[in-house]
Amino acid sequence: MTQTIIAIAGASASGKSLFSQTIYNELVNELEPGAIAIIEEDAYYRDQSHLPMAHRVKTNYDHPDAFEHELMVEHLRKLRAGCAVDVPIYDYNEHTRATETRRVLPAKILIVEGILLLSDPALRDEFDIKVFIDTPLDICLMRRMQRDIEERGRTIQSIVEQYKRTVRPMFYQFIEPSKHNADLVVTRGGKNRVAIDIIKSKIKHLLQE
Ligand SMILES: Nc1ncnc2c1ncn2[C@@H]1O[C@H](COP(=O)(O)OP(=O)(O)O)[C@@H](O)[C@H]1O
Ligand SMILES: Nc1ccn([C@@H]2O[C@H](COP(=O)(O)O)[C@@H](O)[C@H]2O)c(=O)n1
Repeated sequence: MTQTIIAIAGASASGKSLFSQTIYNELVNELEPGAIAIIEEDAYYRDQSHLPMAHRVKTNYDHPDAFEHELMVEHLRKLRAGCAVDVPIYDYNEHTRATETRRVLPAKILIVEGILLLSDPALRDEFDIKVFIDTPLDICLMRRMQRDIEERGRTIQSIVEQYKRTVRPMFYQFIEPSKHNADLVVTRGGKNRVAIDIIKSKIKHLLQE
């Protein structure tokens, strides 16, 4: 059953995925099989398959209401109780969930990463260790532009419009204030070697207890 849930929060393109994935990749072969798993908050964006594309592109994806956090809490509790869960798979190009899901087994250490993990009190209560990746917003924007064009099928115009309309204002309303709920604040994003090693050591220590 899952014993420790580590939340990695921070702005979009701050380096949450890189940080989480680096820890996971560097530990997965060292630990006993199935000891560590990752779940993304983005997987819990609400299904919008019933809406036309013209509606989907207008959704505010940086507001807490865009996520089905209730389902995420339910899944985290099931994992703690030792049950497997079927996590949705999100399609950023289609702005909705794919029809397939991903089965996640109850690993002892679960890393979860996402923009609004520390802003929702119900979700926050589920985490044992809370980390906030604190990368300057202009750097996040540059990285997001590159990533969204290469990986999420976006144009420069759509990225700039969305950034002004929702990404930046929601960051100041919800994400930035949630930093104060973190146990650890990590500067410089996904390549902060010292921070990665500290979390890795903590995980190894927890698994030896
Ligand atoms: N410290 C860093 N230096 C250079 N590039 C980085 C750094 N951290 C993240 N990136 C890159 O920036 C992009 C966004 O990072 P990602 O980890 O996906 O952000 P998030 O999960 O917070 O949205 C990715 O292409 C990633 O490889
Ligand atoms: N259909 C969607 C859904 C989400 N987004 C953006 O994704 C960001 C969160 O994901 P990160 O990997 O960047 O943390 C969030 O800022 C949403 O604006 C989107 O553009 N389209």
